[in-house]
Amino acid sequence: MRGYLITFEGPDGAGKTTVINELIKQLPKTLQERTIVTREPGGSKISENIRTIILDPENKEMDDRTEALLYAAQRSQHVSEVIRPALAAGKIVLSDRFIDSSLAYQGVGRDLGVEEVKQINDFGTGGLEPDLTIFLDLDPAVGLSRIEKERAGQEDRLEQEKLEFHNKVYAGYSELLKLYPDRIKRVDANLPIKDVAANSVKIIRKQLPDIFM
Ligand SMILES: Nc1ncnc2c1ncn2[C@@H]1O[C@H](COP(=O)(O)OP(=O)(O)OP(=O)(O)O)[C@@H](O)[C@H]1O
Ligand SMILES: Cc1cn([C@H]2C[C@H](O)[C@@H](COP(=O)(O)O)O2)c(=O)[nH]c1=O
Repeated sequence: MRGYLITFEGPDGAGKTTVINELIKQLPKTLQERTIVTREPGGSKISENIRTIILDPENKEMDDRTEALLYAAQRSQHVSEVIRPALAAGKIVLSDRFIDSSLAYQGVGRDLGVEEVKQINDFGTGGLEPDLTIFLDLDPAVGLSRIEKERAGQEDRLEQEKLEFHNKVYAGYSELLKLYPDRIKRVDANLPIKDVAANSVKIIRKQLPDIFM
């Protein structure tokens, strides 16, 4: 039985974490048992340590290239320690963010270039690509207001960036949707959580029918 990597992407506050938790409840029991949930930045001890450094609001002087390399480094460790072994064991890996976050946030948001950022990530991951990516589509201003409502004053370094940066990231995701139309599928994240999750399950069924056999 082969494993599958399904990633969830979108602006900050689009609902990735909430939707993954809801979506699992909507999967058949046998699939729930085969599924693991992980996240980026993070997913392993070393990667979570790198996450703390990247997101610390005190680290204001972090250079954009350092930021891109730290995201690539945490991903390299996450892939080798968690994702590849799970895929080899036939698991369905649901990752809350993966490489497309780097392409959108660092490649476009930080102006480092999508191809350049892809190259450093491919070095780190051995070129591992998701089987499917669900893009939770939401106006970045709405996502940021959801976060503010949830934990005002506790935003991380990236969430503290200006709306202009988040709008650039959104434009980056729009580019990626055009670049990878077969892999990245859009879901309206304005809908109630149950519907966002149900629509995501529908896409998984359509794109990866073998999982449900
Ligand atoms: N469809 C939705 N409608 C209304 N509120 C939502 C919806 N989805 C998530 N939320 C709320 O928005 C907030 C952010 O949700 P969540 O943490 O799941 O987003 P995220 O995309 O994982 O955020 P981040 O990018 O910071 O990791 C939470 O308070 C959550 O309850
Ligand atoms: C993986 C990854 C993430 N980011 C950004 C996106 C968010 O603002 C933060 C943390 O993510 P979370 O969803 O709030 O847990 O990091 C990024 O810029 N580049 C990446 O590769």
